[in-house]
Amino acid sequence: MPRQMNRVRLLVFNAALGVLDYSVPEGMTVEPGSVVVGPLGPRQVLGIVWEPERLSAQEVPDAKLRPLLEVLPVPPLPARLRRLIEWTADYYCAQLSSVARMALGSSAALRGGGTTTEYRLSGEEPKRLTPQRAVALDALQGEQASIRELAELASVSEGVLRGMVGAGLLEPVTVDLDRPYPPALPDFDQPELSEGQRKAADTFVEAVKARKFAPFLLDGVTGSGKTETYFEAVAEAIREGRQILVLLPEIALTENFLRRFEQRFGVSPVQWHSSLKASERRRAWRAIAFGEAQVVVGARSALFLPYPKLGLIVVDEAHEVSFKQDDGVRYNARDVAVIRAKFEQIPVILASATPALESMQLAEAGVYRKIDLPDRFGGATLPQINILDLRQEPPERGRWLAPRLVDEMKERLARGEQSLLFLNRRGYAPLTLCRNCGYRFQCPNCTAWLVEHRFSQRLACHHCGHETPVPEACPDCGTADCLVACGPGVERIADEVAEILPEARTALVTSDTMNNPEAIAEFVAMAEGRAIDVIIGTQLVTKGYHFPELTLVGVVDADLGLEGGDLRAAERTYQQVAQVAGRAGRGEKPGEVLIQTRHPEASVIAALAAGDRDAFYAAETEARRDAGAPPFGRWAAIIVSSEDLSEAQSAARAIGGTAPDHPDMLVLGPAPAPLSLLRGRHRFRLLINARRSAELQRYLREWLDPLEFPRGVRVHIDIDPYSFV
Ligand SMILES: Nc1ncnc2c1ncn2[C@@H]1O[C@H](COP(=O)(O)OP(=O)(O)OP(=O)(O)O)[C@@H](O)[C@H]1O
Ligand SMILES: [Zn+2]
Repeated sequence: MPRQMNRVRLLVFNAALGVLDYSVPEGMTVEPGSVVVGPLGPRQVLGIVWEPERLSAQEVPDAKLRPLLEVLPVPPLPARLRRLIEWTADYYCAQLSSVARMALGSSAALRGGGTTTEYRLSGEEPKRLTPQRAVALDALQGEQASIRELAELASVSEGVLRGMVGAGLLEPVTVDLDRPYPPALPDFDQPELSEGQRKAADTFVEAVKARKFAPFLLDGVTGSGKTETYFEAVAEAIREGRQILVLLPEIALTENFLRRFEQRFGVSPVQWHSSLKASERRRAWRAIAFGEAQVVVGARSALFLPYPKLGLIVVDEAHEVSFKQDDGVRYNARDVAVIRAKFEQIPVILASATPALESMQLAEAGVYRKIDLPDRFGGATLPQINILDLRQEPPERGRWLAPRLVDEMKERLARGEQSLLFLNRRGYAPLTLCRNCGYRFQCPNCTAWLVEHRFSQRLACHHCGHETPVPEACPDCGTADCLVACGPGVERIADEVAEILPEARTALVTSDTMNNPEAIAEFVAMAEGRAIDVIIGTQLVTKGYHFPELTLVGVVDADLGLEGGDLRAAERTYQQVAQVAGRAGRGEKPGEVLIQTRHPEASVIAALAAGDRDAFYAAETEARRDAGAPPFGRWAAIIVSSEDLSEAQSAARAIGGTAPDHPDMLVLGPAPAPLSLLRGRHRFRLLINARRSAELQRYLREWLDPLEFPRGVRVHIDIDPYSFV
C-alpha cells in the first residue's frame, strides 16, 4: 500500500522549468512514478512523480503549492525504471527529463481506452478518376490508417483523401485502441536443437528461471542459429508470464525476425520503432505498460519503455554501431541494456558473430559469461575467403569489378546460384565534378560532397538531406554536359552488373530503396524464391539474412572503411566484411567470398583472409591498450556548435581554456570537427582521454557547468563516442 502523499515533486518535460512541487488534492492517490498533470500559470504541465529526496529543488512552503489536476490512467513508472533513468542521465551527462521522456513514448498513449477511426479502400469501383485519386487508389491497396497517415503513404494531400471518403472510395473503420495482442505460444513449433545449441539454450533457460542479473555474450559464427538458441530463453520467459525485450539495430532486420518469430511462436511479437503508426504506437505502449505485451521487438528506443515484469533482454547483432544514439540523449543501447538487466535482476544476452572488442574484453574479465556456438547449423561450412588484389588484377577502365569476380558471378548465374555484391556507399557516385573547370558539387549546409542518385536524378547530401536536381550545365563555368561522376556507389555497381550480366535479375538494397517494411518483405521473398540472381547492397544486407542459394559474396572495396581512420575503423571493417561474408554458403552448397582490396597486407584484411579472428582481436586489443583507448581507457567528446563561426570558435576556446589539469585526464583540442559545417552549424570538437578509473562524468560537470555561452551555442557531451566527425 503506497503511503498517502500530500505533496509531491515532479520531474517535468521542460528542462527550463526544472523541478516542480505540487500538493495532492483530497481523494487523489499518487505514488512515485505516477504520471500526472499539474497547473502551470494558465497552462498545464505533464510530469512524473519522483522521490523528492532524489531531485534537488528549492523547498516551496505548503501554503504556496497548487494542487495537481489529474493522475493519468496508466501504471506508475516502476522504481527500477526510475533508477535506470537516473543512471542513464548521470552516466551520459544528459537531462533527466530527456531520458524520462523516452519512457513515455507517446502522449496519446497516456490517455485510456477508446476507439479511433481509420480508413481503408472500400472496394467500390470509381466512375471517374482524377490522376491524384488514381495514385491513391494504387498506393493504398491493403492499407488502413488515419487520413493523415494514408496521405503520407500515397503522397497525396489529405484533401484528396477526404474527397474520396465523400465519394465512397474510402470507408471508415472503427478501431478499438486497446485491443489485446494474441498470445505467443512458447511451444508452437520448437525446433530440434543441435547439441551445442541445446547446451547454450539450457544455460539461458536456467538463467531466466533464476531471476537474477546474468549478462551473457552469445558468440556464434554466422549461421550458427543464435536466434533459435535464444528463442528457447524467450519461450521460458513467456511460460513464466514475464516480458521479453529483443533489441535489433535496424528496422530493416525486423521483417526477417518477425517471420522467424511467427514460425516459432505462432504469432507476431509486439513491435516498437519510429515508423509505427500513431495508433499502433499507442496500443503497443499501453500493452507494454500494463504488462500485457509479452515479447517486444524494437529499435533502441524500446529499451526505456515501462515494462512492469521484464524477464529477459536480448540484444541481437550487439556489435552494431547503430545501437549508439548520436542525437538527443547520446546513449549506447547495448550498454544500457546491460544496466537495465542489472536493475531488473534478469539475464541479458548480447548476440553477435563479431562481438565488439569492449564486449570481448568484458567476457574475458569474467563480467559477461561467454557462450560459444563455433559451428554453422546443419553441417553448413563457413565460406572460403579469398583476396583479390586490385593492384594485380585491376578492373577494366571505368569499371569497379575485377575480371575474376565477374567470372565467378557468371559461373553462379549459369548454375542458378545467387551472388551478393557489397559496397557501403549509397547513390551512384560520391563526388560529381565539372570536367571543364573542376567545380565540385558541395552541400551548402555541410562540409560534404553531394552524392549523385541516378534513381531520383538528384544530388543529395547524406548528412542534412539537402537535395538538388542534377543540372544540365556546370553552375560555375556554364559548360553543358560536362559533369563527371567520380567513384562508385551501389547504383553505379548495379549499372555495371546490368552491362556485364544483362540477363541477371538484380536487386538494389539500400536505405533509399528499402525504406519500408513492405519493400523489405518483397525483397526477402524474391531472394528466397530465387527470383533474384545478384543482390547489390550497402551494410543493410550484411547481416541477419539467410538465403541458402547465395554462394558468392564480392566485397567491392574493403579499403573504404579504413580510410576515415577513427578508433574503430579496423574493427568496423572486420565486422562488416565478416558479416557480409557470413551470408555466403549458408545452405548445402559451400560459399566463396572475394575481397577486393589494394592493401592485402593490412592486418584486418590478412586476418579476414586467414579466417583468424583471434589474431585480429588480439592485435586490436594490444593497439587499444597502447593508446589508452576503450575499453582500457575512457573517452568522451565535447561538441560545440553555432550558426555563427566566431561564436562557436570562442565558445570552444573558452572550454579548452578552462580545461582542468588532472593527471587522470588528457584533453585534446578544441579543433574544427571533420564535419566542420553540419546543417548550417559550425562545429568544433574536444576529445578527452581518461583513465579507466577516472570519475570522468564528475570532472566534465565540474568543468562545464559553470561556463556560460551565448544562446546560439550548443555544447554536447558524448560519453564513449562512436562518431568522430
Ligand atoms: N535447431 C535448428 N533447427 C532448424 N533450423 C535451424 C536450427 N538452428 C538454426 N536453424 C536455421 O539455420 C539458419 C541460420 O540460423 P540463424 O539465422 O539463427 O543464424 P545466426 O547465428 O543468427 O546467423 P547470423 O549471425 O549470420 O545472422 C536459419 O535459417 C535457421 O532457421
Ligand atoms: Zn548537408
